[in-house]
Amino acid sequence: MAVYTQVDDAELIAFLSTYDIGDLLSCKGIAEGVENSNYFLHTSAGNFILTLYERRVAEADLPFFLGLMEHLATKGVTCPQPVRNRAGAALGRLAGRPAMIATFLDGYAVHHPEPAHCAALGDALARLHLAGAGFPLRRENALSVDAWRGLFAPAADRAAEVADDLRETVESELDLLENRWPRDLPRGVIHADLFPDNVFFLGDKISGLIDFYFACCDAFAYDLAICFNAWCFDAAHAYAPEKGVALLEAYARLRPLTPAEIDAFPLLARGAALRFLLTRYVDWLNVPEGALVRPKDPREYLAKLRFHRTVSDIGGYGLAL
Ligand SMILES: Nc1ncnc2c1ncn2[C@@H]1O[C@H](COP(=O)(O)OP(=O)(O)OP(=O)(O)O)[C@@H](O)[C@H]1O
Ligand SMILES: N[C@@H](CCO)C(=O)O
Repeated sequence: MAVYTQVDDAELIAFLSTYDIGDLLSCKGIAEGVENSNYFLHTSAGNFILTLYERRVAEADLPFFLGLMEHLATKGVTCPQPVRNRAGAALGRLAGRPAMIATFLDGYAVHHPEPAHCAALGDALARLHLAGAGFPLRRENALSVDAWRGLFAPAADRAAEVADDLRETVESELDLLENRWPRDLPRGVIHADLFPDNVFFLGDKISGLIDFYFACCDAFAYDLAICFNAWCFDAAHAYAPEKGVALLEAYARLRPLTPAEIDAFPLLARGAALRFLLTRYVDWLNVPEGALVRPKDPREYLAKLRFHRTVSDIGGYGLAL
């Protein structure tokens, strides 16, 4: 459960009294997520999500995230909408943290996606990339290749606690990726964390996307590679070609990939695997005392990274785009 910050009842009621969303009926910590503290709020006006932003979210970036959710909704992408208080502000402060109330989305996350779910995701991701055009704010990707060495260095000495070859693997990947990372691929606003837990389904259709707190301006194909890693492997972390094909074909139907994106894809998939391996590894070593959170397993992404190291071109994924 991700609840790092506990909210006092009296403080919450005072906070809610600045909004027009009725009286508090219940407030419960949500048993999912690892980044922020999330509460399910039930008021006399309906259901809402209360988020308290934690360590990895910089307060200065919040206008980008909140503005993006509002922009995407105007372009037909269903995502949570910030609720404004009577003074017109979407951002407030609660229990010493920046805080926001958002609309509640119906739907459920599919934890073991089938190829049809991957195809639905490919379509939704391409729509998201196209819908980001015209969003005026900018945010660079703070967790891209230039940040990875600095994430690993302070924690490198403990790598053997996770896997014997972790240190050597990460260090050789850093050398390769820093050298060869493509910098001129088509780019725009990307989600950057569109894992199955951030995509809601109703039946076989996507009902909404959540958790825009890593969104930034970066290569579209890198976002696709993040999804590829998160959606197209089986429970034993083995690549499932039918899922990869479903995802990429559905994406390319709406936004065809350029030859440079196709060439770069295996390298992007390696980088995307390393990025989540590193944040998971760092989080694994540093669970804050008293936090209700179950850190995610870095070894899952080490297995995916090992697989990508064996692939030299997109044909290695069973793809012919
Ligand atoms: N707008 C919403 N409508 C319905 N449920 C939501 C909404 N926002 C969040 N949730 C619920 O809260 C959970 C945690 O939210 P979220 O994924 O944003 O947290 P996080 O800590 O940032 O997670 P992550 O580990 O994916 O970064 C979600 O899995 C979902 O169950
Ligand atoms: N989606 C991330 C956690 C949230 O950033 C992961 O699975 O490592």
